Amino acid sequence: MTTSPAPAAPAARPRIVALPGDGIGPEVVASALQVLHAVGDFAVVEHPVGAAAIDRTGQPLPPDTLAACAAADAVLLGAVGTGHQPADPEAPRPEQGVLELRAALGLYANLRPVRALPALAAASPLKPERTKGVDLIVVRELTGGLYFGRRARTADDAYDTCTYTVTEIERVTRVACELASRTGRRARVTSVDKANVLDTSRLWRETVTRVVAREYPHVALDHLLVDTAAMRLVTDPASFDVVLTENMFGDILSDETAAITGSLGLLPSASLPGAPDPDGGIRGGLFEPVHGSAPDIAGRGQASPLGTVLSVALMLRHGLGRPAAADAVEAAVERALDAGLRTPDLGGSATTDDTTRAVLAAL
Ligand SMILES: NC(=O)C1=CN([C@@H]2O[C@H](COP(=O)(O)OP(=O)(O)OC[C@H]3O[C@@H](n4cnc5c(N)ncnc54)[C@H](O)[C@@H]3O)[C@@H](O)[C@H]2O)C=CC1
Ligand SMILES: CC(C)CC(=O)C(=O)O
Ligand SMILES: [Mg+2]
Repeated sequence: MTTSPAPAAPAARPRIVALPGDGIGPEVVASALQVLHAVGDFAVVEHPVGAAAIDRTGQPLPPDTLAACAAADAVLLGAVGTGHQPADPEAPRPEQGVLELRAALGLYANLRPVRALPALAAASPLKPERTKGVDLIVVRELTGGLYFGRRARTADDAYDTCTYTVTEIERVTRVACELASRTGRRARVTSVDKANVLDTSRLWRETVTRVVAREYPHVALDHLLVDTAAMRLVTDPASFDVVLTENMFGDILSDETAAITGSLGLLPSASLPGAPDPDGGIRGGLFEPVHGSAPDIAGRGQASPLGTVLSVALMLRHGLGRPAAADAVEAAVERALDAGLRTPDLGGSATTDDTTRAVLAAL
């Protein structure tokens, strides 16, 4: 007796955990989820993190939230934080939730792409001839350094320690070199440190130099001290291809790149457990805008959701292996901006909802 082959099982819907968080987080995540649902079929569940989670459970990263994130195909985060420090220094802080999540999921590679769009040349405080053609990516080490070192405080003193191991530096260097080697990039890595002062930076510089020389000899490597890098990012941003740096320097320098694009509200990020799959395969990861919870504009419907929408594009490309959908979302954002869409941070009056509608219409 012959049997006919069983019908192919329908492709499972990717499971996305959304963590709206605090401040403008819920506003920008709601917008970005509409865009996500417009490009595919996804099973999305929401969980609390940050101050919202402290209010409900007493913890910034409740065990249920962490378990859901660990089991998901990808995680979309808004932002956490109230903008003020709790009076009790022992009280849980919302930001711990994001730091613990990054560490628990092993997301050591934080990719922060920065592209100067022609339509927004006038929105940047930099001269158009300086921002023209800028297409760089900051690769920030995300689970080491000062944010994770031993720390303590008393009433009159406090310390934080910065530690890096060779292994931590090697693996993030490989991510930067893999990205720099991809089609469309310029095979140039600029490693940023403070090697004239810090031992961790001297170890960083030696290790990066060795990995590039041994494993990526085609990559042009240069080193900049972080103070010079901060200056060069606004005086000659087009000279950068891939910027590789440690956790805190990457946090600070990537906010500075907002001056290139015109607004912090536009910048997306991907936090991955390794280099993006070169064949566009599934990687999982955490995707979030570069900005924080912006308490100064929260609840007014004024926040730009574009950094989160573009983080959804990174999630589609790097997390879920859907590059065509990622391209479609990025093209829709560009078309909406080309057509004149401007939120208040870009000098306009479009609301968060107007922006969502404009992107959906441009898809
Ligand atoms: N990954 C995360 O969850 C992060 C959380 N934070 C937290 O966010 C809170 C506020 O920090 P801030 O220093 O004020 O930084 P922030 O990034 O929240 O805001 C800085 C400035 O940019 C503006 N801005 C930010 N995102 C915007 C958007 N989408 N559209 C329009 N304007 C936008 C804000 O209105 C503000 O004027 C703090 O509690 C901080 O710890 C900060 C950075 C990252
Ligand atoms: C946990 C965050 C407050 C740190 C930050 O500013 C960032 O990751 O960009
Ligand atoms: Mg930051």
